[in-house]
Parts: sequence; C-alpha cells; structure tokens
Amino acid sequence: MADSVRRLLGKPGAVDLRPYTKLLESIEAREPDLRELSDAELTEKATDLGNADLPYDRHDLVELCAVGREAARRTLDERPYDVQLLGVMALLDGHIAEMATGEGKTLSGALAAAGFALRGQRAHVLSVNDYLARRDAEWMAPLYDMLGVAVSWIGEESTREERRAAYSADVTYASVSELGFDVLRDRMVTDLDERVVPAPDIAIIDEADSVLVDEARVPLVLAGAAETAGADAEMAELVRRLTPGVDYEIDPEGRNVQLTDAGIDKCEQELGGVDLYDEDDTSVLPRVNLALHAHALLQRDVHYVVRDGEVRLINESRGRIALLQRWPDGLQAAVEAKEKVDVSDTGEVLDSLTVQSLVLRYPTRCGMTGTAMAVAEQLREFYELEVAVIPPNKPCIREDEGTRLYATREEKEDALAEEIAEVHATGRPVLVGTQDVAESELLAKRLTGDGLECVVLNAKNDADEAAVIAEAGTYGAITVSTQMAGRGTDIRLGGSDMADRDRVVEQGGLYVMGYGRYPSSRLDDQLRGRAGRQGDPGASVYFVSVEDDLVANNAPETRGYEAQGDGAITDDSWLRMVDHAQRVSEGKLLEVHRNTWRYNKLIDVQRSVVLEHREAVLADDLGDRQLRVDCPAHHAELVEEAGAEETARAARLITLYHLDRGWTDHNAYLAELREGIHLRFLGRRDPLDEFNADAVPAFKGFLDEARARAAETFAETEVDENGTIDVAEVGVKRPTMTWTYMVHDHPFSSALETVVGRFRGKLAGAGETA
Ligand SMILES: Nc1ncnc2c1ncn2[C@@H]1O[C@H](COP(=O)(O)OP(=O)(O)OP(=O)(O)O)[C@@H](O)[C@H]1O
Repeated sequence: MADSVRRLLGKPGAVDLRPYTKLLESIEAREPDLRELSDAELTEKATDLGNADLPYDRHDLVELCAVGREAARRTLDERPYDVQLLGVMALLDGHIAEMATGEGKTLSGALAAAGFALRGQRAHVLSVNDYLARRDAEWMAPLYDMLGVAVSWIGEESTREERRAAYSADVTYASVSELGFDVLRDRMVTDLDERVVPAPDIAIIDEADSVLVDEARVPLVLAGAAETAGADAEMAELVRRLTPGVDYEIDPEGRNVQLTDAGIDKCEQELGGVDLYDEDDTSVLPRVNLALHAHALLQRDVHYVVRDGEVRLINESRGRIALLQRWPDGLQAAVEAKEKVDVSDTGEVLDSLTVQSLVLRYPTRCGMTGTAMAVAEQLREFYELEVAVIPPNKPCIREDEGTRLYATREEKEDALAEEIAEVHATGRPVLVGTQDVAESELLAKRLTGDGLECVVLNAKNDADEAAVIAEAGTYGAITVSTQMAGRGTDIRLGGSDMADRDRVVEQGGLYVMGYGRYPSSRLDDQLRGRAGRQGDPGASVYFVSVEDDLVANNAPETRGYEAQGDGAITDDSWLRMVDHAQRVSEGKLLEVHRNTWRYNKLIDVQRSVVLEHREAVLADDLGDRQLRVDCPAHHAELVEEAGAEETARAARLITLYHLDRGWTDHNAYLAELREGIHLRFLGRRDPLDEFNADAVPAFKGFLDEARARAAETFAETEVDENGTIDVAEVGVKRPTMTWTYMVHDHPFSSALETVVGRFRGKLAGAGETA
C-alpha cells in the first residue's frame, strides 16, 4: 500500500477508508490478466458486471475498479492511481469524496458513473457550468465507450429533442442549472411524452461543496409570458440626492440600509409632501426602499457589472458573472433604474426549484470536491452525505504561509504589490485571488502602473476563462483572478504544455496570493489548492487588513493593535482574530442556509402534493375521472359527440391548467408572505412559525379549489365542427415557458426589514403619546 494511503486513513469525522484500501491489492492483482484481453473482451468483462443489482459486493467492486483502470489506461492513457480508485469506491457508496485539486476527480467521477450505469442506474454528472459538462463528457467518452456505457451531455443550446436523447443515455453530464430548468419545464407538460428528464436515480455532483452549500439556496425559476415592470427613475433620482450618514444609515455588515428621520423628511418633501408612512397609501415606501437598497448596498463592480447595456450579477461564491441570475422582484428593476439601463423583462413565476431540492430528488447522491470536510456538518444535515477524505496521490508539499495582517487596506495593497514585484522578478508565476471584480481591476491597474504586466480574469466566458487560467503556471506570468474563475482547469507548471516546467519548479512553483481572506476557510483553501497539484512545489499566502470587510464586520475588536512602520501587525492574538472573524462569518452563512432550508421545506411539501396529483392526471386520467363525477351530464354529452379519447384529452388539459394556475398563484402568495413576514418581528414572534401559520391554511383546499375551477371551465366546453374540443375557447391557454433564470440569493435579510425599523420607531412614538 502506498504511504500516502496509509497516512490519512483515520481522519476523524470522515468515512473510514479501510474497507476500500483493503481491496487495492486485489485490484492490482487483476491487472496482468486484464492486460491480455482484447478491447472487445474488456468491454464484455464490464458488461458482465451488469448481471447483479447495486450495491457491488467486494468481488465485483474489485472487478469494476480493475476493468475501469485498464479501460482508462487504454483509452485515456491514464492509469488511475490507487487514490482515484478509493474515490470511485467512496462515490459508489454514496459519499462525497474529498480529493485535492488536480488529483483527477473527473476520472474518478466517470468510473463511478460507469459503475452505477452498468448496474442499470442512470447517472447524472452535475457540473458547475455548461463548458465543464461538455468538456468532461467528451473527454471521458472513449472510456465510457470501452466500458459499454452510453454517455451524453446537455448545454444551454440543446434543443428539447437533443435533451431527451441526451437524458436517455446511461450517463448524462449537465450543468446544475440546465438540469434544473429541464426539471421545471417537465413539471409543466400536458402530455407524458413531452417530458425529457427521466426519473432520477443517481446524482454525481462535481465541485460538490460549491453546488450543495454555496449555491444551495439559489432558486432556479421558470417564468411565463414576459411583462416589463416600469423603471422607477424617479426614485433612483431621489435616493441619489440623499447623503449617507445623514439621510440614511447602513448597518455595519452592509446588509441593511435605513432612512433616518432627516432622510424621511427629505424624501417626503421631495416627493411633494407625501407621508411615507401613510397607512392608506403604502405604495411609496417600498419604492423608496428598493431604490435605496439598489443605491446604497449594491455596488457596481462588486455585486454587479454593467455590460452591453445590461446589469449582470456577479456570483459571490464563484466571483464571476452569473449570466442567468437576477435579483428578486423589484430589486433588479431598481438597480437597472439606478444604472439608467433598460429595464429587463421579467415574467410571471410559474414555478421555482432550489438547487437543494433538485439534488434531493435523487435517491442516491454523491460527489467530489477539493474542500468538503469544512462543511461536513452541513452536508450531513441537509443531504445525509458523509465525506470520505481521499489522500493525495503524492504528498502535498505546498508551503502555506501564515496570514500577513496590515492596519489599512492601502498598506495591505502596498505590501502585496511589493511581494508580487519581488516574486515576479525571479520568473516565478503568481496567481492573485481577489474578493471581487472591482478589486481585481484596481489591483491590475496598480500592477500595470508599476510596470508589471498581468492577465485579469473575470467576466469572460467559461471556455476563455479555462484557457487563460490554464496558462497561470507559465514562467513569469501574473494572473489576477476572482475566487472561482477558471475552476476545474488544471494549472500546470511551465504553462499548459509544461514547456518551462523545470525553470518554474526551480523557482518554487506557482505562488498563490490572496488579496484578503474569504468569508469561509473553505474558499481560502480552494484558492490555495490551485498551487501544489500532484506533489508540485508551490506556496500560498493571504494578505489581510483590519479594514477588510471580513475583519471589520466580524471581529470583536478592531482597535488597539500595534503596527510596524509599514502597517504590518505581527502580534499573534491579532492574527488569531482574523481566524475568529472568519469563523463568525461562517456561522452566519450557515444560519442563512438553515433558514432558507426551513422555509423551503414547507413549500416543497406543498409542491409535492401538487406534483403527485398532477402525475395522476397525466398518467392515470384522474382529471377525466373527476370531471365525469363532477359534470356527469356534460361529460356524457361530450363523449357522445367527440368521443371518449377527445373528452379525456380536454379534461386533462383543463385539470392541469387549473392545477398549474393555482400553484403559480399560491407560489406568488408564498413569496409575498415570506417577504412580509418580517413585519411580524414587531410582535416578537418567530417569523418561520408565522410563515407556516399562514402558509398551511392557505394551501388547505388547494386541490378542491383547482378541481372546482376545472369543473366550471369544463362545463363551458363545446365540440366544434371538426369534432374536437377547443380548450382555448374556454380560456385554457398554457403560459409560454419563456424565461429561465436563477434568482440571486437575496443580498439582504429582507428589503422589508428597513420598513420594520421605521415602523418600530413610529409605534414607539405612538406609544409615548398615547
Ligand atoms: N491517473 C492519472 N494519470 C495521469 N494523469 C492523470 C490521471 N488522472 C488525472 N490525470 C490528469 O490530471 C489532471 C487533473 O485532472 P482533473 O481535472 O480531473 O483534476 P481535478 O481533481 O478535477 O482538479 P480540479 O480541482 O482542478 O478540478 C488532468 O490533466 C488529467 O488528465
């Protein structure tokens, strides 16, 4: 057994790898025999493994890994390392395999997917973007082919037909969002044959922590016919004239903004003497608040960029443009008004699905990532997943230096720029990770000003991004990138062709510098992990200042340090404070996740009631049977005139229409309820209890109501001269499923909390005068 395997067997809290490591010798022992086989014989060996059900017993697991290894060697010219096979076995057992950057997760994932597929389970490999889905499917295709497993992929451009074909393969690669949108569209079909996504079996999630934790809260939305909400230019102008600190105050975390009394007076005056808190006209205050949020809390080039006349959001966890995302409701339009760009179309939300619910549909889920242990608790709590820590193939020799702390941002930047210049002078490649796009642009400008040429990575498309990041290990390269840009791409020392590898190795390999620590240690580790792949030399260091948001917002104390002449703070207790601040920030993120989860849980329960009913209408003619009971005479008449089949078709369409219509309306109600629920803080009641207290009765009778409406509509139907029943005549028009987008996580606790603060003030005032 390799030393590296022995080293990490007993990581506390992680899956015990011993049952897997015990098999490694047997797997290796199969190799000489398998090498003798022809390609066709090897395929046959793989196919033979399909003669039993999951899970694999020890004998078959050995065979699968041995055959998979030999097939990978022949087709990809890569013989899977022992540790990669440990990853395969962990995945087959439904775990998250933690494997460091560059350890070859793609291959482990593919062998596991093939293992599931050979046993008749359809595997969906979920990537973070379309580019990776296609790249990985095409890259692994020869391997799948030799194992007798059909593989396919889906991208944004794929047509419905292509999607259906792709999903019918044994293994399908897709981005989380494309899969989610397909599931949403499938929920609206009126005929079983229109569906594209088969029943879920296995989800293998790449970059699992990013998808399951960072993106879990993001709802994917399917919206109908477009309607344009007007731009609120008036309010955008109004808030532009307000003075921060005088007319409004921002809370220390930058998540909330509140008008002061002076601000209220100013707004009321400028709006021609309105009363913002007029109980008879509550329409103005939310408009002011939305505009104020957009103005004061959302910063251009930090939260969004303006490109080609459009506001494009920046995905915080990936630090790149999130093409498909938008803010909830009016906030998007408010930012567009602020930036004076055209207000984009929105549409009626037909249904939505969080990434978390999407993944939980799969009876078996597993995945791989470089950083899972730090969120092991969340993976267990939300997904019932355990983490298997797979040791690296070659020990990691990257040198991770301690954090360098400075008093001010300026001093931090000076120190970083100086370090970059010094390191660059030796030819050693440098990769700098920034917190946001604005930071990376500012830093790049500064470096260029200092005569240092650098490549800035942000806002490009995934493929370009991958190509650029692949060169970050080139001799003399300086690459400035936001956190996740180019994730999933290998950084080889000496450039993608490794031409200059020796020279770069001599200088110590890739040097990763963080321009500030991230809101979670996991994100720090991801950036560090870009250096030191497969036993390469490398180093990492983080530059932090007391003024950084992470420290300023989360540290208990930010004064009283002793700084040296260049602003450096070397006192240990201050350095520990940075770790502390990061832990506080992690705790807050977890709380947000938990909260969203609780809200969504109830919505999911209600949704599943509707979906189950819908299924019975689609597959089992439930609508027809109900309408036969509810409108017996009319039903009989229609059968007489148009035939039973046509009547059943009309009954199905009408029933589905009212179910879907009802769900869309209920969804809108829940969204509104959830926003408004924060007002209940007034009564110091738990908002979640309040939400449930309203949402549960609101759903009561949902199915009966839909059924009653269907009966009303059905009663009006007529048979036309062609002998068909035109349901459009009675108002049954399917919404166009025009829009798909992801709602960006609400950047603030609630837009309405601002209102709450004000109401509280008013009530207190009222109490005093009473
Ligand atoms: N067994 C192997 N033998 C030789 N090369 C391998 C082997 N497995 C993987 N590789 C190579 O290692 C590189 C990294 O593989 P891969 O991109 O799958 O890593 P990863 O773990 O997904 O990294 P990242 O975290 O950056 O996504 C690729 O160039 C791949 O071809």
